[in-house]
Amino acid sequence: MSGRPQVAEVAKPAPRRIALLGVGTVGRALLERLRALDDPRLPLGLVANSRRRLPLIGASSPRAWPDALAQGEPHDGSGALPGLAPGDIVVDATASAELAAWHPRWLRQGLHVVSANKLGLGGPLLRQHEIRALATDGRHYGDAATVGAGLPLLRTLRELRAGGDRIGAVVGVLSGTLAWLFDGYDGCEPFSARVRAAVAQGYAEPDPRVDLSGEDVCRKLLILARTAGYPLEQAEVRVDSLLTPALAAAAPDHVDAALAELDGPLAERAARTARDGKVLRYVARFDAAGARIGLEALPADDPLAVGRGCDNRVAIWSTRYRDRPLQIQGPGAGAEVTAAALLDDLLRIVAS
Ligand SMILES: NC(=O)C1=CN([C@@H]2O[C@H](COP(=O)(O)OP(=O)(O)OC[C@H]3O[C@@H](n4cnc5c(N)ncnc54)[C@H](O)[C@@H]3O)[C@@H](O)[C@H]2O)C=CC1
Ligand SMILES: N[C@@H](CC=O)C(=O)O
Repeated sequence: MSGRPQVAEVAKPAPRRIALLGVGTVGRALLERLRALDDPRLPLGLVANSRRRLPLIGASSPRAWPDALAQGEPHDGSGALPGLAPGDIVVDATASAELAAWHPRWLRQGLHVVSANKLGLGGPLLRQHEIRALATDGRHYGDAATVGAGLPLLRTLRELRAGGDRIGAVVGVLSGTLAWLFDGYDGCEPFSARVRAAVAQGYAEPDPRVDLSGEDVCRKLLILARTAGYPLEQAEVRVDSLLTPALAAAAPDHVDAALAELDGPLAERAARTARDGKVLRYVARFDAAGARIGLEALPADDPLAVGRGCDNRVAIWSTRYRDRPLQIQGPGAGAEVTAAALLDDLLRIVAS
């Protein structure tokens, strides 16, 4: 036999398509990053908000998407996403409880999931177990954006445990919004004005009461604790909310006006704390004895008090970090860092 050896044609796998749910602060920033990167391995297949969806066949640079989405197909905001096939990737950039319940369903359908929505892993413990059990055999669940907006916290806990460490305790400032609100706060400026500014910066949750009540921190603490080997339920976490009962009960369109209720009590507390030479920080803690979250007065040079702006700062005690903790600090909220964390997860999936 002569001539060139026959080489079997290997069919190229179709590129995975991305379905982006939620085009608010984080979703828009992700679209910008995808456009800037222009990576052919990351074509958009669908963009949706709670009312409209826009199928995008093979588009990685959907410049006209905001207008096009407004004219898109009606969408019921559910996780039923026509046109996706196993291997495609759903990005949840919403805070929707309904969509979080779809995370295990998407994995069962053979889809990969990348989430900024903390209610997937930080919701009911059963759902977290389901997601972890399903995210195997080549199905991925990207969670880097859920805690610390991409700071290497979950990754570090996993690596410590994979190396045989037991996590003894974790203590941290886990809310970018609350870190930003209390950084330099001396009670002179109305706290409510600071909350409005944090919303405008894109740090706060769609309803800032989710930050002020400690609920957002609680979701992050649950994700961290479960990753660290502490299978906690929300009811096991003691959370001291900053909300007054009237603010907690306010109808959504009265929240802005009701924020002023926080001004007096927090100004008084900040002034008292400053007189003692301390600063206020909203701190989350867990160890084998339990988990709690709340506002604490810390010495100004306490390691948890030194972060600036929206910085998160987390100390981890483990078998190897027994005497002095491992500490991780950096911006813990904001469109850019969060979108970058989602993109990191997407790149990990397409590289796998
Ligand atoms: N803003 C930040 O710094 C960070 C946010 N996150 C998380 O990212 C998620 C999004 O946050 P943001 O962009 O700040 O909120 P956002 O309110 O600006 O955007 C959320 C978007 O989701 C849309 N949406 C709601 N329900 C939907 C549904 N069922 N289907 C499709 N779209 C739906 C809303 O219309 C809105 O446009 C939240 O879960 C948040 O906790 C995580 C880390 C940092
Ligand atoms: N609202 C959250 C956003 C990031 O998770 C925060 O302020 O930390």
